[in-house]
Amino acid sequence: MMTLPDITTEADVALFVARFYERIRQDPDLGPIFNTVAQVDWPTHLPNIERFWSTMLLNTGTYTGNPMPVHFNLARKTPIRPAHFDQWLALFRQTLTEHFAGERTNEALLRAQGIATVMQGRLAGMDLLVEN
Ligand code: HEM
Repeated sequence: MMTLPDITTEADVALFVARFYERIRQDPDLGPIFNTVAQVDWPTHLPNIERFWSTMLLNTGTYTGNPMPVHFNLARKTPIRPAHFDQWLALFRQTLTEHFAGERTNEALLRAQGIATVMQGRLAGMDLLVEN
C-alpha cells in the first residue's frame, strides 16, 4: 500500500491549491461564480490563496487579508447556497486526500470546514444565504 506524504512545505500548499482550483473552475455550479460573477484573475488569486493556506498550516504569516467580506460581497452579487459550500468542501477534501495524508492534512480539512461553517453562519445572519 502506498503511503501519502503530509503537507510540509509551501510547494505542497502550491500543489494542492493548483489542483483544487482546477476542479473548482471546471465545476458546473462553482466555476461560473469564480469565472463569470467574480471574474477572478487566476494569476493573482492563486498566489493569494497559497499565502492563505501557508499561513493557516505552516504559520508563514504571509496572508494579511480577510476572506469574510470578500464572500459577503460575492453573496450580494449572486445567490450562495449551503450546497455551494458542501460542493466546495467536497472538492477540497477530494483534492487533499488524493495527494496528502497526516496530521496537517487533517488540520487543513478541519480548518476549511470550520471557516465554511462560520462563513455560512455570518451569511445567514445577514440574510445572504439562499436556501437550497
Ligand atoms: C460556496 C463556497 C465558496 C465560494 C463560491 C467562494 C468563492 C470565492 C471567490 C469568487 C473568491 C474571489 C473573490 C474575488 O477575488 O473577487 C474567493 C476568495 C477567497 N476565498 Fe472563497 N469561496 C467559497 C468558500 C471559501 C472557503 C470555505 C474558504 C476558506 C476555507 C475560502 C477562502 C477564500 C480566500 C482566502 C479568498 C481570498 C480572499 C482575499 O484575500 O481576497 N472560500 N472565494
